Amino acid sequence: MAINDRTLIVDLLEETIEASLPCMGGGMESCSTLGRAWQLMKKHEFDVGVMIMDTPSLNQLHDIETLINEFATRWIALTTANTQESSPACRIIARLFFGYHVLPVTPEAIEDEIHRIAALARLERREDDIPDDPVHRECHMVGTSSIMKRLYRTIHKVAAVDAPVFIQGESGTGKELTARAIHQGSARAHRPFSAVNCGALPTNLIQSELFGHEKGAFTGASQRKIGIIEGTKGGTLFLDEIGDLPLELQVNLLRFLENRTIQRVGSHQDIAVDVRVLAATHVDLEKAVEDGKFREDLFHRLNVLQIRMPPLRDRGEDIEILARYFFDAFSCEKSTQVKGFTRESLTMMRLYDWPGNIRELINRVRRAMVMCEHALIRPADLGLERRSSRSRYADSLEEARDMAERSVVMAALARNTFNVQHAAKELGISRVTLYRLMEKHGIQRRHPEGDGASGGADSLHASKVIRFSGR
Ligand SMILES: Nc1ncnc2c1ncn2[C@@H]1O[C@H](COP(=O)(O)OP(=O)(O)OP(=O)(O)O)[C@@H](O)[C@H]1O
Repeated sequence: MAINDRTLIVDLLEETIEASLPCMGGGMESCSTLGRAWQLMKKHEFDVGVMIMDTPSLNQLHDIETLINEFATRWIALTTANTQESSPACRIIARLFFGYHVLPVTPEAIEDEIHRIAALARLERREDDIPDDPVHRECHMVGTSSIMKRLYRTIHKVAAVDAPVFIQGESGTGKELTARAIHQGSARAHRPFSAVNCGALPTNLIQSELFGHEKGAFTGASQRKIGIIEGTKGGTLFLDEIGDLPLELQVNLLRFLENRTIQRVGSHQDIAVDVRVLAATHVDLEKAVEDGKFREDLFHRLNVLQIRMPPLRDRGEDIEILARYFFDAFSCEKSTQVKGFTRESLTMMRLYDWPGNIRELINRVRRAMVMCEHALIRPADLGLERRSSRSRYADSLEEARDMAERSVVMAALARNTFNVQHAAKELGISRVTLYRLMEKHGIQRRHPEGDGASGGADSLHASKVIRFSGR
């Protein structure tokens, strides 16, 4: 029997484990550290995780708990007899895992357990299944990667309730689009949606912009003004860059969130306003709280539900879909002789880090369509000819070596359309060494169905054999 379910094996045991699983399908990945597990889970959605452990330290248990809580994957624990001696480990296993076995255990028993739990996960997914459409209709968002499907499901869930949502993510990742999608999917959809960039409003104006003012409240207030919050009555208010809100205004916002009333500047009359607040930031707000720049009570008020926006570099599978989507969108605006992207351009886009995320992708595609003098857009038109590797500086010699190694491996894989055998030959190393380097640097093989550039007998997934203990 083969394991085709989307399964992640995290083997925290240092010894090699014997008695291999007979066969593993394409949905299987493995790693030996929690850090690597975190990276893989950010990129792929796994139905089932198998955690192989002995006696994890308290720190490791904390990391295991965080990992399990962060993702929807259901976990099975494979432990040694020693694990039973550790009360904290037993507590975590009992509370968070869906299955538990003490090694030795037969491969068949594990396969059965994986299939049983994966079937339950599939059943649950059916309830809120997301179609494979490149543009998710309700959200007007583009992307079919598992990370985006997870985002759509989260949007769906938080849209159904009325609590504040805190959206965190780098600039240009789609925080405002997500806020709009939550509003559109909510019972407030037919009411107003207002977006305010707290960092863009001048400090002296922001109070009256948000809360409004009475006639004569200050010099120049020649008539009453209804503020943005009041004007959004019944709808959704999106406060972008909430970290830039001055401390004195944070008090007013907190009062509004607690009492659901506002006071216009120049008035002491409480006005009841029903508005749902969504907030976003690209800075670490917990750090701002620690530094005394953001009120802790307001942070907790806003942070009831959280959405973390994935950076574009973690959504490699979506880059080509997004690039083609924006290409089509701009082609409709104006006739163009350009017909699409060269294969090299698509590869370079995939290797690039995208510090400006989707906004940067939009700008590069748009500029390339104007500047391109050929039928197909080349890397130079996108300004990506020499920018494939990570563009930041190394802090140490070791890091510099690491970056150089990663870049050489990436370039060889790109030149060989991610064919590991050919890339390894070109680099003069064995395939096993190349796989090890890819794992070290978190380089994913492309999915065979994604672009037709890889797959076949040389698949990373198929080539791995995990062994379970017979001790
Ligand atoms: N998944 C997506 N599909 C299509 N377009 C997207 C997607 N995500 C973002 N965009 C587009 O990218 C641009 C930037 O998105 P948005 O303004 O929502 O990002 P942001 O995270 O709020 O940025 P900032 O932090 O700079 O305010 C917008 O033009 C938006 O329409």
